[in-house]
Amino acid sequence: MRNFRIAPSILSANFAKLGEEVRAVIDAGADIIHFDVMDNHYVPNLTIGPMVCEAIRPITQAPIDVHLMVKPVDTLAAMFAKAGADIITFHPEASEHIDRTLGVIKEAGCKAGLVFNPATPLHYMDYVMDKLDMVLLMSVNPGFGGQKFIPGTLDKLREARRRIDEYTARTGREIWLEIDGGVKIDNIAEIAAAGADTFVAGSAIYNTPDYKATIDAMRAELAKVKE
Ligand SMILES: O=C(CO)[C@@H](O)[C@H](O)COP(=O)(O)O
Repeated sequence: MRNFRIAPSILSANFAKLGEEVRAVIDAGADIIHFDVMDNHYVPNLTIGPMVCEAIRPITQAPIDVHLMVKPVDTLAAMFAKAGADIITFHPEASEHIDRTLGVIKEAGCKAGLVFNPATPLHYMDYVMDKLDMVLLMSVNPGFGGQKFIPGTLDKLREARRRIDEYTARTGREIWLEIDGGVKIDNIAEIAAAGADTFVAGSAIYNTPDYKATIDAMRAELAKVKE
């Protein structure tokens, strides 16, 4: 039985009270804080940097999962490691040297992962599996919260799950498979059945009045999933 983890994306939080918003989702039962970094270059939006990560670090012991939507990657990856990130993921197309960037993250003591946009092929993971702790599949094009889940991602998830399970059976090493974009109470079970174990949800959690009720409802859906 897979462990399922819920990772609220603070992109949809109220930035005027970010610390409270981080505490609120953890108190409501979330496992991970998902931290979206956009640079208005790799993606057409601009969000938050390492100083904000450093500011929220003392608020929670939950892992901070930094999703870098930036180009270039290496300098910011090192800065986020210093700012207290636990997991740092980046897009392979945004790095000139994927293996080197993974090394920068791991040497800084963080878990590392690759992010695949809806049209990015999975082969980027082929020769770096030993350095991956997480694979993140985008189920929307990156840049904005509140978009609709792209259904073709389900087949891609099944393929990513197959590759990861084959790797884990061979090596004993676990790699988390995260999904991000358009995850809601009414589709989370189908997404889990396709292979995801870690679920980023921004608007589905932060745009509701009762975070605990939403997270509980997601967990109830996940409990129905047969593997
Ligand atoms: O990285 C991104 C968008 O680029 C995501 O993390 C979104 O923030 C998810 O938002 P919802 O689709 O859950 O509202």
